[in-house]
Amino acid sequence: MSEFILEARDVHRAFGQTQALRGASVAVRRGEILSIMGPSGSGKSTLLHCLAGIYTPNQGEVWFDGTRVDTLGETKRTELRRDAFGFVFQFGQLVPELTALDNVALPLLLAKQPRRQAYAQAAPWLERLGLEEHGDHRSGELSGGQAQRVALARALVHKPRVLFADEPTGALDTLTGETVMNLLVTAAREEGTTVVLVTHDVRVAAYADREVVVRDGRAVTTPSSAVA
Ligand SMILES: Nc1ncnc2c1ncn2[C@@H]1O[C@H](COP(=O)(O)OP(=O)(O)OP(=O)(O)O)[C@@H](O)[C@H]1O
Repeated sequence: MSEFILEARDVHRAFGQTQALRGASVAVRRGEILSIMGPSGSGKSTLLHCLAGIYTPNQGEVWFDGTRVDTLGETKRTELRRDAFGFVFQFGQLVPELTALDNVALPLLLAKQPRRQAYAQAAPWLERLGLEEHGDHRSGELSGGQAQRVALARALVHKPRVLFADEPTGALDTLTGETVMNLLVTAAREEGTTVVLVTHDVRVAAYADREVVVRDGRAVTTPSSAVA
């Protein structure tokens, strides 16, 4: 079994005339928390989306746990994302009409789990993230930090192998952001979840085990943490 759970190999991706990635390679170890840093527009989010099988590269390869992802059909990639990956984005992207608990249970319901079982699995996550009093609040009524904690619970409820987080604290004040990052890191460590975290905030990146910097569409691993 490879030491790496996820790899991008020489990935290129363009949007029209814009070359977002120009040969980015990155290898993520099992169970590690990896931050992807770099200037605005350097290609961080595009790299995350390619690793997660959301975008397909124009050139290069993406591998997840021995499976080549970029050549899978849309249906298989959708299944992979649903079953093996969790996502947290800058703005929680919760369904505002649903309660916090409904939002957390949603991935399980979409995966056709029986209702009772889905809710029984979702409820402890609210407790774990300090949201037990907010379970029946509509997500549109929550504060930014509370909503982001619900988004985190929703991303982790189906026990994903990899959690992808794109600027998960970008819309939060520093203190709230720290709370969310502490919860994210604690839960990921407890669950053994690998985390790929895009951020331009060094305080957020400091939660990671290792850092990759993206510049002009290429990924550079810092020498101190070079991938063997
Ligand atoms: N869906 C898209 N359509 C068109 N251009 C895109 C798209 N996504 C990204 N780009 C372009 O690709 C380049 C890389 O964007 P990307 O979002 O990956 O950078 P980033 O490093 O995550 O930036 P930021 O830190 O500002 O979020 C940018 O020039 C951006 O405008």
